[in-house]
Amino acid sequence: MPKINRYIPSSKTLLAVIKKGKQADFKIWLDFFLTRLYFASTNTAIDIMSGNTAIAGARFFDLGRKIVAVGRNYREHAAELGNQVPEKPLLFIKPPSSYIREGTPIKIPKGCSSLHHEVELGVVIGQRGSDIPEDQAMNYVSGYVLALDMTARDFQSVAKAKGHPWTMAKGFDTSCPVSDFIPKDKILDPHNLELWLDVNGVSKQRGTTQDMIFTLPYLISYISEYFTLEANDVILTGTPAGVGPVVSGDVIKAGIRDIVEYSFRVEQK
Ligand SMILES: O=C(O)/C=C/C(=O)CC(=O)C(=O)O
Repeated sequence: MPKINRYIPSSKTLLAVIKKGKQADFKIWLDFFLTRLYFASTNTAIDIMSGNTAIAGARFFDLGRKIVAVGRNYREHAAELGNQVPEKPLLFIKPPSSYIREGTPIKIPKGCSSLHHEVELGVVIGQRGSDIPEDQAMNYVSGYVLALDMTARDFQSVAKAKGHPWTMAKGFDTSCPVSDFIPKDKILDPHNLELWLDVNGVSKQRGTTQDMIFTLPYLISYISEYFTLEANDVILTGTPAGVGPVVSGDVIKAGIRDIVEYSFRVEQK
């Protein structure tokens, strides 16, 4: 096993560090210790590439530098919003600052009067790559995540009418609620998963990843021609039909059947 290229002080050094009050060094050690503890508890591997330590996925929401999202990747969803099916993947970027995890509410952004839920399968990238051939694309995946692509639909409609970007509609704080990391080996066929979403106990979205227009290998390969994909980046693969509005006080519950589920409360910012 390659050497972990990171500062690991001995317990003697640690005591000396604490004594001398070198808090910065202590923080490095503590960070390492907590990371190890985290991995031990989630059974997730530490992935070591090119002499650098890179954590294989479990902390993608802290470490990832971009979220590349795919729009209109399900025919029925494209149709429900009156859109044509795209010939090439329709891409947009959400910032990592949009991530939230269970326990933190989704905040309706200021001025938004139509916040929509969109449930999606997210793909977590495990290693850096550009111009990735389609037949090697799945080697770049470390795992998956259940994600919501919360969308300020009214902002988006105005942006579409004016030919403006979707950044405000898609990238605001709390617009990307995510589940825990799901290691790759827990999902044998990512193209045969049932995605579901309820609002206040009422079924809203039911779909299967079998209906994706562009498959994961195609998306990874296509995206990597334009954006270098890096470890812990996430690709959101589009939402099935049934998107709709939520208001303050609503509770969104969503899942990938048999694998994961979570819930988020919606609040006005
Ligand atoms: O074209 C529209 O009006 C809206 C498209 C979306 O928001 C698409 C998605 O984000 C998606 O399909 O997942």
